[in-house]
Amino acid sequence: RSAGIIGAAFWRGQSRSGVQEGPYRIRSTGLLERLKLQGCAVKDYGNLVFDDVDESSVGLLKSVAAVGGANRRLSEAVKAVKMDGHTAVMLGGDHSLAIGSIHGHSAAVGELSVIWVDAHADINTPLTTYTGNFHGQPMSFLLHELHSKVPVLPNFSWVKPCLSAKDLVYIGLRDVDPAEHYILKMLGVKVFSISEVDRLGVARVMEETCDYLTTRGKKPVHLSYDIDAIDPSVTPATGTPVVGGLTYREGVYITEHLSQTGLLSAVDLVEVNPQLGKTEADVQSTVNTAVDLLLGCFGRLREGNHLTDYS
Ligand SMILES: N/C(=N\O)NCCC[NH3+]
Ligand SMILES: [Mn+2]
Ligand SMILES: [Mn+2]
Ligand SMILES: [Mn+2]
Repeated sequence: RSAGIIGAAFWRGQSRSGVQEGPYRIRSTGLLERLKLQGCAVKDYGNLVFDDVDESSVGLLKSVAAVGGANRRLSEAVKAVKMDGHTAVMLGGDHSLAIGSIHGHSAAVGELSVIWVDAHADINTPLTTYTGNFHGQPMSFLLHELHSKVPVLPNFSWVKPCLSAKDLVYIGLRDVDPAEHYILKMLGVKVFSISEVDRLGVARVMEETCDYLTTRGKKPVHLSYDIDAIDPSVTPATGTPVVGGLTYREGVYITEHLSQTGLLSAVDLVEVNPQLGKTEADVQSTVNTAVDLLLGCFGRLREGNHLTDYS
């Protein structure tokens, strides 16, 4: 295994500053060192920084040009990581960054599957959003089936839809807008809400997710992990916490399961906002969980690990 790490210090897909510190905090907690310790080759591509941005809005839509421009840069960066042969790791930053991450991944590998682990569906269109925040809209820019529902926007003309609804699975949904729910039903998107996690258990959810996505042939998997999928008692330092989330154990199980499929080709870890923890312990619990989720993506097992050769 080899990981190519990209930080994306971007917060303008939503309105709470601080999430741009996510990459720095995840790095300083030792992610790269711990990946190496578990036998993963690591290449660090640094952090993308977005300072001089155009904050102007288009109607309700906030910082449109900034979001489009940031994601264009991220798309190029993720494509380069994939062309170098690594599993891409994108450290957010807010979830609008999935536009660039998934777009760049697809530019490198072509057709792919997406597993979106999140309390939210993030599938509003620019016309159904009622907040104007782009971190609630990324999926609408990526899906072929929604292309006609997305208006022309400044700095977004580079985005080409690259995902089919049948190649998308959601896990952990528990805060879905009516318009999003309508879209999910209309497109027949596979959803394992928190109710299904309760009903089936996380092991069965992962079996069904992998069966569903590999029925028509195995494609590279893009795991887009919003830290707010996990229960806020574990990961409180995030912008839109929703009670009744995944346990730490369920969250890590998801990554352990996907790691052993050998199909994991890119991972996003987004919405960690160190400024939103009430205490330093809150921040540390959030960041430590983010790191453990990423280590699980690269082979860490709770039973323990040992390297094949103690050379
Ligand atoms: N964390 C969020 N998405 O994952 N917030 C935006 C969606 C709220 N409806
Ligand atoms: Mn999200
Ligand atoms: Mn979310
Ligand atoms: Mn077009």
